[in-house]
Amino acid sequence: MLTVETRQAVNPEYAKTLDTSGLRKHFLAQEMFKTGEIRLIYTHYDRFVIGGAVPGEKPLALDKVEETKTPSFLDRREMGIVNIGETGTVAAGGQVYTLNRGDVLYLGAGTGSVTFAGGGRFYITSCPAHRSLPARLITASESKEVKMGASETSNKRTINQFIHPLVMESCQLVLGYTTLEDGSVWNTIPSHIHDRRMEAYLYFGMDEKSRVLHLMGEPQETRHLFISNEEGALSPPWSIHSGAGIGSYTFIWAMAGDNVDYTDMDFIQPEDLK
Ligand SMILES: O=C(O)C(=O)C[C@H](O)C(=O)CO
Ligand SMILES: [Zn+2]
Repeated sequence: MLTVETRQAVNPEYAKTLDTSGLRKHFLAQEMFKTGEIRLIYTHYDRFVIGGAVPGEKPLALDKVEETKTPSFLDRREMGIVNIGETGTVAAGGQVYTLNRGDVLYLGAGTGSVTFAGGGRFYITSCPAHRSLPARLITASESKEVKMGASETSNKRTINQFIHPLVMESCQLVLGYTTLEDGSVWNTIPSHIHDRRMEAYLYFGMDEKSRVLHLMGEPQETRHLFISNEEGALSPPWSIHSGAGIGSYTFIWAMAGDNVDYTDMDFIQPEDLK
């Protein structure tokens, strides 16, 4: 079963006026992972799609998606898949890829139908692509590891970059995940924006009762979302995206837009946030 929800782009002037339920309706991504289903959210931020595929007993095929009006979803798109569950397989372009927890699969434009199977909980990200690039399975040891932050500022963390120019070529997609060190709570502090690219977060690896306090909004008009395990946050190009966890967590960040330069960020120091 495939379901697709569309999210229109929200401008910052309107976002300022939203109450808690309005903010959650537009920017929080919930219930993406349901056994036996593929659930996608089609956003109008750079036409970025996020979602989940949880095959369980039966394989799940992703092919035609009405929203793109193309014969197959990946005809003019690329895709990044992260397995956040047990070992599973993804069959695409005549190959079968085995993904362990934390592995990432890149699929280029023109791949055709994609079939998910096994014990995986597959997080899907996709954006338009202007040319076809080869598929690549990237394990954690093949990712580029970057250490950031410090215990004194409670933001010591490891950033694993997978779909990233230093690891492999993509058209627009940039993707990886960030893990907080024990005792550190803050991700993406100092905060930043990048008007050239949108971004989406998926928080996972959290206890059921734990929450991340996710910060969003323009730097001088911040808002927050309380986020549970396996929920996501959509970050428009004008929004910061930072968070503090009540318990431990990892989050997948994925972006699309004008460039694939991970370091293209306009930083905002904590004293300048409002
Ligand atoms: O912890 C961090 O810092 C991040 O993971 C930052 C994200 O990767 C990001 O916002 C990239 O633009
Ligand atoms: Zn960012």
